Amino acid sequence: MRASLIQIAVNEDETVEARRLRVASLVRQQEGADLVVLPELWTTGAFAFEEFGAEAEALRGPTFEAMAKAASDTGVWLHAGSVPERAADGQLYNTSLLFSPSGDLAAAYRKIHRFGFDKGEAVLMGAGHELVTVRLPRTTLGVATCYDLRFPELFRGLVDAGAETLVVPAGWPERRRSHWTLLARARAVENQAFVLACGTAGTHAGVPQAGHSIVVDPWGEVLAEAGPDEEVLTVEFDPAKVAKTREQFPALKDRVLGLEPPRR
Ligand SMILES: NC(=O)CCC(=O)C(=O)O
Repeated sequence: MRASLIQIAVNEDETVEARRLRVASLVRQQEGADLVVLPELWTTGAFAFEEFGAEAEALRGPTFEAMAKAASDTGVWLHAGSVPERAADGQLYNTSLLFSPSGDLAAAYRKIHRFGFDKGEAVLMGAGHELVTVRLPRTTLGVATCYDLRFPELFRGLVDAGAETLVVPAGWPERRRSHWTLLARARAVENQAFVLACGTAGTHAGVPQAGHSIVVDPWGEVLAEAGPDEEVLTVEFDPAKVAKTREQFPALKDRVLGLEPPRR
């Protein structure tokens, strides 16, 4: 299976509209890939909090339309990263869109863990509550977004729901790059799953982005890692390796659930 992760540079010298056109063209260049992955909030930038309200879109807004068409023109499964979604009641969400090769919406995922503690995304966006998996012909995707990567229980939930390939679009800052690669490998090893983690490059709202999109196999080996700048990271992987790893080293079967808390 071939996946292309498009590590988009999100800089302030490009308008959202221009970036949308450019990204649609980059997706169209990935013909032959089975799956194309884009990063989190690539229209605005994940740290451009002040832009979220002005650039928010209805679910089926301009980014949805452009990406659905790019997926069907190219005949690929497309995880189109996330957009700032404005729901019918006015609430904002950080919502990922996944399209089938015919351009139909296969799934939408509202980010569960919002970043920023008492500011930024954490106060501007609503939280999603539902885990999302998507069945592709050769693997089942489990999706999460950026800060979600820090919460292993979310990924266990995805694995319990059948996920074999964990896809994580992000807008991860350079300052915590070591956490990004470490956590991507940790989620792969503990869940015996592929991790496809696609970040942004560039600098927006004064926050330099880490780049370093990464693909990790179920044994924790790094199959490919991008540099700091915009790039398309293409990788071939064998989805059957998940079942083989889980069979040969069946640690997931040794989970002990419902542990009692300490008695003090
Ligand atoms: N956009 C994000 O979720 C940023 C997450 C982050 O910077 C971190 O977890 O560190």
